[in-house]
Formats: sequence, C-alpha cells, structure tokens
Amino acid sequence: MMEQYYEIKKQYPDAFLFYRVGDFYELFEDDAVKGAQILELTLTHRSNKTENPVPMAGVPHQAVDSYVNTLVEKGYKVALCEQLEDPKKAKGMVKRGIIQLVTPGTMMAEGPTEAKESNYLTSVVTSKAGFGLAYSDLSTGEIYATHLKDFAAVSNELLSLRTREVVYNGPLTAENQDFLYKANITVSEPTPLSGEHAEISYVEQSLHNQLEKLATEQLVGYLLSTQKRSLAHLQVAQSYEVSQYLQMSHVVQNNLELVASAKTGKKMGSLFWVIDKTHTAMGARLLKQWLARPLLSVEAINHRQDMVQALLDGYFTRENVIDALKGVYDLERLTGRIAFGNVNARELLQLSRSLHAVPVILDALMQSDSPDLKNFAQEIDPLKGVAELISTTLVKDPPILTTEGGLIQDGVDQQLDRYRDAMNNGKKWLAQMQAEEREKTGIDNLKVGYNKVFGYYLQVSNGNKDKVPLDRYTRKQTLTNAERYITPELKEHENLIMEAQTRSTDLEYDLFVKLRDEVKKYIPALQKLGNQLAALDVYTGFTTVAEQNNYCRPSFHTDSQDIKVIAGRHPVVEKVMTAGSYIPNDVKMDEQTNVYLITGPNMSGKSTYMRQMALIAVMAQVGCFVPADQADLPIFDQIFTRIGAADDLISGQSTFMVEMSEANEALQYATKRSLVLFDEIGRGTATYDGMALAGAIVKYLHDKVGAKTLFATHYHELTSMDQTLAHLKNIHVGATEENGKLIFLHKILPGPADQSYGIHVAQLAGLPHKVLREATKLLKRLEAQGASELGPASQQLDLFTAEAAPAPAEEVSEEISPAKQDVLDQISNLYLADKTPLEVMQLVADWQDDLKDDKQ
Ligand SMILES: Nc1ncnc2c1ncn2[C@@H]1O[C@H](COP(=O)(O)OP(=O)(O)OP(=O)(O)O)[C@@H](O)[C@H]1O
Repeated sequence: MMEQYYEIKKQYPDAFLFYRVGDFYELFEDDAVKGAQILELTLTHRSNKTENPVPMAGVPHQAVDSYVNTLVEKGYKVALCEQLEDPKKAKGMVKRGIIQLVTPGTMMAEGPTEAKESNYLTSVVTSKAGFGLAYSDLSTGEIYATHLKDFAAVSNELLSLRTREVVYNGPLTAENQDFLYKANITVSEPTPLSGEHAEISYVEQSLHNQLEKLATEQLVGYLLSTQKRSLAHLQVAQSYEVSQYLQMSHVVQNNLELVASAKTGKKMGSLFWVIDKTHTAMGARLLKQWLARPLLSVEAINHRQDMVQALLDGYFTRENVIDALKGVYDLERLTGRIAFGNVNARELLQLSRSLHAVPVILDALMQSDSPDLKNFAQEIDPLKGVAELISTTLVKDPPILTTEGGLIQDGVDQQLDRYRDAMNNGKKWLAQMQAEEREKTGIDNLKVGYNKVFGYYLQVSNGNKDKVPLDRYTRKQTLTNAERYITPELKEHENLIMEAQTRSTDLEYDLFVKLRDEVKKYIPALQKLGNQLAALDVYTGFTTVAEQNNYCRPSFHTDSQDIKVIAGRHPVVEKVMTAGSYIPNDVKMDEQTNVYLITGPNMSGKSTYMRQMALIAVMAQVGCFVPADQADLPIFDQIFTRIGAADDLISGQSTFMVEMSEANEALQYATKRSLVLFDEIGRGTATYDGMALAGAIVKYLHDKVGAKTLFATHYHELTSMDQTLAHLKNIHVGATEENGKLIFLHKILPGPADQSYGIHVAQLAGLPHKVLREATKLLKRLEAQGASELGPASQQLDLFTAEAAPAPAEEVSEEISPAKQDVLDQISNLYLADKTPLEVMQLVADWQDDLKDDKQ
C-alpha cells in the first residue's frame, strides 16, 4: 500500500495527500507531521517494528471536508485520493486514484453567506506583448478575460478580484513574489494538457486577443487537471477591458469602502451594506461585480436607470416580482452542481421551484405599462419543460441521499411501479401472516418485526414462550423480555421483498441520473436565466433602496465635466445617524472650478463631504439612484483617492510613502475626466515639507491635470492660493464657538475657514486639562510670531523651546507678562453661568499654577 502511496504522492508533491484507507483518510510522512500540527491531529506511526517508522495522522472520512477547508483556507492544496473499487471485491491491492485537487482558487465553500461571495481562480500569462489575464468562479462557471500592459495592472486586478490563487506561466521577480506572498495569493504552475479539449474551444470561441486566449486556455487547463469531473457548466469567456469601466484601483475601492468597511473588512458600514436589497445570492454577487466596475456608457447606465424607474413607478409589478424572487434559489450554483453531477434530488426540486417562480415574474412584468419591463420579460425563457419534468418526476420531499430510494413518484416508470407493488404485496402478506399466526398460536401480542441483522422475524414475549410451536418456528434471537423466531415461509417472502426493494432502489437511482442528465442539457439556458434574474434582483433592490432612502435619479451630460449635486448626502453616514440629522450639502463645480480647497475643523465633515461625492459618482455610474435632491453629473473615467487608512500591509511601505505613491498615481494618470479626492495630503511628514508638497500638488492638479479635485487640508496657508489659481475655489465646513464650546455645523460654506479649532477637538477627545492649556499657550505664541512670516523649519523648534529661550525683547519690557495677560484674558472671557462652582475652583487653581510658573 505504501508503494502505491509513494507513487501517487510523487505526482502531487506540493499538496497534502489525503489517502483513503477504510473509513479514514490518512496523511503520511511530512504531510502527517505538518498536517497534525495545523489540524491538531494526533501524530502516530505506521509501524513500530521497522527501523524508520512512517509518521501518520488520520481524519475520519465523514469529517474530511472541514479538514480540507481549513488547509485550503490557509493557502495549501489538498489532493483527495479515494479507493476506486470496493475493498471487499478487490483482488489484491485496492485501486486508488486522485478524485480532486482542492486549491484556494477552486474551493467551493457551501452555505448562505459564502454563496454571496465569488471565489475567483485567476490565470495570468506573460509574453513580450504584455499580460493576458482570465478568471473564473468554478461554482458558477463564469469566465472573464482581459489583457494588460504591466504587472502593476495585473496585481491591481488580482487584488480587486480578491483572488486567492493565480496560475502563472512566467518567472516572478522577487518584488512580485513578495507582493503575492503579502497579498496571501497562492501561485500555481500551469498544467500541460495534451490533445483536444472540447471545453477549451467552447469557452474561448468569442475571444480574439491572443493573450486573452492563452490565459483562458491556461485557466481551463488548470481546472481540468484539478477537477476530475465534468465541467459542462463552464461558460463562454467574456472579454473585457479595464478602460471600458470607471477605473478605481483596489486601494481606491477599499478607501471608498464600496463592499467592505476599511476598518473591519466586513460588509457592515460599506456602500454595499446600504444598497444591497437583493433577495438572491446571485443578485448580491452581481451587485458586487457592478460596484467594482461602474459603467462609462451613458446609454447603458440609462438602460439600468430606466429599469429601476419603471419598477419604481409600478408598485404592484415590483411587489409581485420581489415576492416571486424570494422563491428563487441560486440557479448559477445549482447549475454548477448539475454539471459536476453532485446535485441531489432536493436541489433539483429547488431548481424546479425557482423555475416555477419565473412565469409569475413574467406575468408581473408583462402586465406593467413599461415597455422596458416588457422587453426585458420577452427576452426570458422560463424553461417550463425543465420545471415540469422535475416536478412530475421527483416526490415532494425526497431524502438527501440519492442511493437509497424514495426519490421518484409513482407512475413515472412502469417497472418501478411493479417493484413497488411487489414490496407492498409482500408487506400485506406479512400483516396477514401476523393475524393468522396469532390465531393459530393464541398468542395475542405476537408481532412481525424487522432488523438489519436478522431480517424479518416473529416476536413473542416471555410470558407466551410456552405457546410457541417449535416444530414450525426456529429461534433466532433472545431479548430480556422476548424471543424472536423465523419460519421458512417468512424467509421466502423476505427474499422477495428485499429483492424488489434493492431493484427498486437501483432503478430509482438510474431514473434520477437520467433526470439529471436531461436537465444537464439545459445548462447554458439555465445560466442565461440565472443572469437575467440576478439583474432583475439588483434592479428591484435599487428601487427599494431609492424609495426607502429618498434617492433621486441622476442625469448625465457628456459635453462638460460640470458637477451639480444639490443637497447630497453620504449614503452610509446618513444611515447610521438618527433620521433627518444628516446635513445635506451641494457640490457645484462648473468649468470655472476644478479644485475645491476644503478647510474646517477636525471632525467637521470634510472627509465625509469628499467621500459623499465619490460615492454618488460610483452609484450613479452603476445605475443606482443617488442620495441627493438633484444630481447632474459628467461621466468620470477614473477615481483617485488619497484618504486615511491605506492598505500599508500589502505594499510594505511607510505611511508617508503610501501617501505619496497614491498622490503620484493621480498626478500621473488622472485626466480631465477624472475625480480626485485628496484628504490632508502632506500630513505624514514635517509641517513645512508637507505644506510645500501639498501646495505644489494642488498647483499641478490645477494647472496640468484639470481633473475635478476635492482637496481637504489643515494648512490654512494654502487658502491664499485662490489669488493665483483661477480655477481653485475655497470652501469650508462651518463651525462656531459658543461659550468656549465648539459646535459643528457640518454645512459647506464659501471661502476659507477662519480657525482650525484643533484644540477644541482635542478637548472633546478628553485630553488632560494640562495638555490642552499648554497647547493653547503655544498656539497663542505661534500666532503672535505671525503665521504669515513662515520661516525655516527651525522656527518650529523655537516654539517648543520657547520656555527655555530668552523671551523676545519687547515682551520682557512689558509690565504684564504674556502668562499674566493670558490669565487676565481667560478671566475676562469666562462665562460663569456655564460653569459649576467646582469647575471654577479648578480654573482658579490652574491660574495660580500659571502665575507661579511665570514667576519662576
Ligand atoms: N453633513 C453631515 N451631517 C451630519 N453629520 C456629519 C456630516 N458630515 C460629517 N458628519 C459627522 O462628523 C463626523 C466627522 O466627519 P469627518 O470625518 O468627515 O470629519 P473631518 O473634517 O474629515 O475630520 P478630520 O479632519 O479629523 O479628518 C462624521 O463621522 C459624522 O458623524
């Protein structure tokens, strides 16, 4: 057996080999040592006698899935090796073979939450002409292919797709290897294929680009070699170009929290969380795809909007469609299971129930007044025949197992009906026998029973044992309070019943497979229907979200880049606030305004305002309505961001380096048609460097790039740039101070902010009183030095060493020292009604401290 093991292991050196031995899957050698550690298994040895015992660890076969998943989740591969013949019937060594290689990109997790996620395997080929990339979700069989110019573009796609595994044909530079490692992407070698493969020619029929073809061939080749099963559900590959869509790098998508919160990585708090009102897993997956690739074509966006509008206008149509969609299962994944041949009867019934919902949907759509909905309905083939076939073949509530009968309705197959008659007659005979034997023996509680070991028997309680006719009955089993007997007649009928039963179970399985194969013929039609229903699900979801949240339909223009959003809101922030408390804001950028320079206190809402604009742009180009009273928008080609929490882990760069790289992306690649969001650029370095860079970046964006830019900054000095830059406009988020307390207005107002209120915000955060007072004093001194006369960086140092350094001459000559003056100011500005006696005492104690410090 071990020889056979080593032979197979040789072919899968980089995978854990799960080797079936009886009821266990065993791991041997290094696999066992490593596997025992990762999976917390007991490590044993195959034989204690030999000199070099073979390490071994095993898992029970019923529980294998969870162990395999754990390993694959961690990025390993697992080769499942099965016994290919019944060990009892095998002559000599049992034949074994690999039935499936499970890899991170081909793993299919089951369960409702996972179903909403796609798991993509990506194939990349490199050649002198560039890179070809193709990816597929094995559970649905969809395939997409594109070509890209460099590895940076490839890595961006890999990250955007959240791919877990890449099949790559070229050598990797250390840098690229490092990237893939940090991004937790497993790299696999392509598998050479020989001969013709119908799957390959089928899927690549619509591809024209050579690199895309190569990548697709490599993809399908890898799937064929890892999946030792039918892949009849692979779909015709769709070619795409990144530039066909609104481009956002993976970092931008993360920063904007389109599908997951940047902090938690979870759906909650993301745009998807707010706008996903779909009822099917197919719809949820499609919406995610749309969010990653918003459209550029006004016509295509308008089509989506028309659908949403029509559903919004037709209340009953929409309600009926939604009700029916609730009964639709995951057609795309069911189709995959049909292709693999592992679909069970219950799943086929789910398919038929889903198909039965389609005519209801079509009726609802056809009865509406909207030509868009009617056209959409006319494109749909409800596949009535398939639905009928399944629902007239299978019983209503079949078991999960397909090998133990109880699947097929009466009247479907004459032979099956005959077996069933025989079984029924046999059972009738048994009932009759029981009655007759009771009469003959006078034993009232004699009964016929059945168990797996002895088959049918006659059971007599101990009290009646002496009445048993031992000339006819043979004792078979003794229980504590009863005896069991058989008779030749009973055994004869048992044989008849059992034979009918075995035959009928076998026949039922055959009939089930026939049904499954028949349904298999409809795979492409089922996939098309799945896509159509997924889209309808997203449209109705958009309708629900528009209605619930009061969104408006945005309009588009292509002749200018003017932006006009009236009373726009941030879809997520507004959702987590109490209803009505979000303050809406406008964005009005015409030809005269390319850059909005946004100032305002921390926490006032600068980031929210900028993100709000980007989210409205994305939502609009996806076809969703937007949180605003009115939105008239250009079509953006790309969005760039430099906002807070970036994905530093993957790049391995310092925060400031990430900040600069992101800024660089925008400066290099943004066009007049792009949207750029820069939040506090320059913050990560020394003040003057930061300010200088920020100023230069604003100027470059203004003069050279011309993209619509929202630029938030705490460098008030930059606000004077509006004097020289004609297309730059200052705006600020309003805040006021009332009795020493900061009140955020969250309202965007024209012009620069007058103060930064940083210390007030620090106070809100609960910083120690002493720190706040010290900061206030330093601020006053800085302001006295005159912010306009910004000197060299060393001047900053002066600030913090001012205590030790001699005070400026004019201050010394004054009668009242600045510290005393400060105390006097505070006293005269103190609003007593706002303070408790204790607070006043604390203040007086502080002043005393200040005056003491001043003397020293
Ligand atoms: N328009 C608004 N209406 C109501 N509340 C808002 C609005 N905008 C922002 N807020 C609230 O203010 C909080 C802070 O907003 P935001 O993070 O945008 O401030 P910021 O000015 O960018 O701060 P910082 O400069 O510290 O990064 C938000 O979490 C939200 O609760």
